[in-house]
Formats: sequence, C-alpha cells, structure tokens
Amino acid sequence: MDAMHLKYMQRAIALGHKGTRLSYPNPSVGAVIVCNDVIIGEGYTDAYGGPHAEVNAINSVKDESLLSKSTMYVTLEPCSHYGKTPPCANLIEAKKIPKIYIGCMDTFSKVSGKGIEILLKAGREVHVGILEEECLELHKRFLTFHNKQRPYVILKWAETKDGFIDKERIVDGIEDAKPTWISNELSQQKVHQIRAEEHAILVGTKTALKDNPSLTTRSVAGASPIRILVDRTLKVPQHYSLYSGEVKTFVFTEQNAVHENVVFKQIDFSKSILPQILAELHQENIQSVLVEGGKQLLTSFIEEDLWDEALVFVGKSQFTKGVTAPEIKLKPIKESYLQGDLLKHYISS
Ligand SMILES: NC(=O)C1=CN([C@@H]2O[C@H](COP(=O)(O)OP(=O)(O)OC[C@H]3O[C@@H](n4cnc5c(N)ncnc54)[C@H](OP(=O)(O)O)[C@@H]3O)[C@@H](O)[C@H]2O)C=CC1
Ligand SMILES: Nc1c(N[C@@H]2O[C@H](COP(=O)(O)O)[C@@H](O)[C@H]2O)[nH]c(=O)[nH]c1=O
Ligand SMILES: [Zn+2]
Repeated sequence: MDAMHLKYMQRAIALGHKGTRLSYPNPSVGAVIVCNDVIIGEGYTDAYGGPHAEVNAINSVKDESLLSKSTMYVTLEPCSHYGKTPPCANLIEAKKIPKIYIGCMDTFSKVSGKGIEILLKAGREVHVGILEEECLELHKRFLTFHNKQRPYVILKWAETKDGFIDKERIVDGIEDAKPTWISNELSQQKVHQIRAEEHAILVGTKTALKDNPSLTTRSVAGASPIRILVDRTLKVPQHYSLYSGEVKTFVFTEQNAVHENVVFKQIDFSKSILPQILAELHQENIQSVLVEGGKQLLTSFIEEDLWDEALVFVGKSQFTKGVTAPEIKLKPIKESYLQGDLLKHYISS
C-alpha cells in the first residue's frame, strides 16, 4: 500500500481515538478528506446522537466543490442504516466523493457490507483493509460488543516481582480497609487513564471488603467508569466507597435489596455468574469492562476464557507470601516500563 494512503489512514485513526467513550454506543470513527495531497477536511464521531465522523469531515470542508475530486479515508465502513442520523454511505454518494479508503468492515449486522455496497453501486472506487489491524484495535469494543454479544473484557492487576497481589492480611476490623500498593505512582496514574477509557469496572467481594476501593479516575481528566461489584450475600458495608453515589454503580447479588446509590441486579449464583453478568452488561449497552480483581474473580475470567486483554503491572517489591497472582499461560505481546514497574500486555489467543 502506498505510504500516502497509510499516512492519511493513520491520521483518521488518531482522530477516532479522540472520540473513544464519548460516542458510546456508537463506534468512535475517524475520517479524513484529501484533495491533491492536502487534507481539506477531517472529523470524528460526536457524542451519541450527534453527527458521525464522515458527516463532520464533510461539513469541515470549506470549498464543497473540491469533494468531487477528493478521497475519503475512514476507519470503519460507512453506515448504511437510519439510526439517530441518516446513513453516511448515502451522504458520501450525494457529495460525489469518488474514492473511499476504509480501514475495516463493520460487522454490526445492520451495516455489514451494505455501506460498501451503496458506494460500489454508485460507481465509487472503494478500498478496504488499510491499516486494518490498527482500525480493528480502535473499534475493538464496538466490534466485540456486536460480534460476541458481550462487552470487551480487559483484566488488570498489579503483582510483586515474586508473584503476589497482596500481603498476608486479615481484615476483620473493616474500618481500616485499604489496598496494599504494589505499583508505583506513575503506574497508578496510568491505571486511572485506563479506567477512563473503559465503560465499566468490576471487582469481587473480597477485594471490596479488604481494599474499600473507589475505582475512580481521580488523577486524570476522563470520566470514571460505571462501577460493578459482585456481592452474593451483600457483605460489603454500605458506608463503603462503592455505595457513595459519586458514580453509577451496579451490585450483582442473589439478594433482593434496594439502596438509593446503587442498582442491585439479581443473578443465579448456583451456576457460573460470568455469562450472566456479561449478558446483563450487554443489555445495559456497556461495551467494555475492566476487571480489577481479586484473584478469584480474575481467575474465573481466565478459566472460562471470557477475556480479551490483560494488563499486568509488575512492581519492584517482593512479599514472599500472601495472595498469589492469577496466571496467564501466554507470552505477553508487549512489555514496557513505567519508572521501574514492568507493564505486561497480553491478548487472549
Ligand atoms: N494487586 C492488585 O492488583 C489487586 C489485589 N487485590 C487483592 O486480592 C485480594 C482479593 O482477592 P480474592 O480473595 O481472590 O477475592 P475476590 O475479590 O476475587 O472476591 C472473591 C469473592 O467474590 C465472589 N466471587 C468472585 N468470583 C466469583 C465467581 N466467579 N463466581 C461466584 N462468586 C465469585 C465470591 O464471594 P462469596 O464467597 O460471597 O460467594 C468470592 O468469595 C485482596 O487481598 C485484594 O487486596 C485485588 C484486586 C487487585
Ligand atoms: N494494589 C494495587 C491495585 N489494586 C486495585 O486498585 C483498587 C483500589 O482502587 P482505588 O481505590 O481507586 O485506588 C483495589 O481494590 C484493587 O482493585 N492496583 C494497582 O494498579 N496497583 C496496586 O498496587
Ligand atoms: Zn455513519
């Protein structure tokens, strides 16, 4: 592929990343319009209900007469259906844009191939699969949500150099519950950034009991994800942070209960809870979930093969004993350093 096409698709991808989370439940698409090797328009998907990337890119072009001599680069197949806005494929056709380079197909059943069909029928030159891997990465949450009928699942934990996620610690007092910090401050800020990119965040009962987490994004600019707690018998005290009401919170339980700051969702604990939780999150239109622990909950996602990515921060300390870390029997696809902490990035096979 010509380097020029890659360069413009790269720009479209960068634009797409700007809209992540804001566009839910729409995918955050990026689009660039080029005429005579000059970018004359660009855009990304607005917050839900607002214009799609292609519309914003077309509207940003000052001299509309150039559109009939231009090329559009768009990260995802243009839509072909009437949702909150009319189909982008029809607009591209109406504006007489002759060439369209598409990053990846939209496998969402209402579009899947139909956007491309409109453009081909209109006699346009269409190329599909430019920087496809990067475009699939950009749209991973949206595509997983529609293809697998569940949110994109990211596992995350911090472990010591010798493989522990916590010290040996008995918390009966409950009042003093707080996490044992393993990763450094930079990693903790990175975690807040990761939280800001995801739609929801999930923890198990013992993590909530021992750590009293807030699960917010307080050290970065983005919004906090919807908080989700698994608490079969409602052991977590209601003066704990998860009941603060500062962020929308769901509690999956077997109990029939009511609290003004959380939504209780009853599930059947006599069978695997993960498919039930994921189905309910799908129902709630939640496209991604970050699972932050603890060991039992993370391990069940690994054993039931219901995960897509894992992020493991390895700190410098050693505990010798304590709560052992979950295990992923794969090689990381990437390793990077954050001021001495190692961040291992796994992709489910
Ligand atoms: N370093 C790090 O990154 C992190 C460390 N931690 C640490 O991990 C420890 C907690 O881990 P762990 O003890 O494994 O506890 P979890 O947080 O995984 O909670 C376990 C409890 O949650 C419920 N539960 C979890 N998974 C399932 C499942 N698949 N099906 C049904 N119920 C489930 C059960 O509750 P019930 O028994 O009521 O049915 C279970 O006893 C703490 O010490 C915490 O500090 C936690 C998160 C991150
Ligand atoms: N100990 C530990 C983590 N612990 C995770 O962070 C949660 C606390 O979140 P918050 O209350 O928002 O600060 C805690 O319950 C657990 O899920 N995370 C890390 O990145 N590094 C660490 O060393
Ligand atoms: Zn569209």
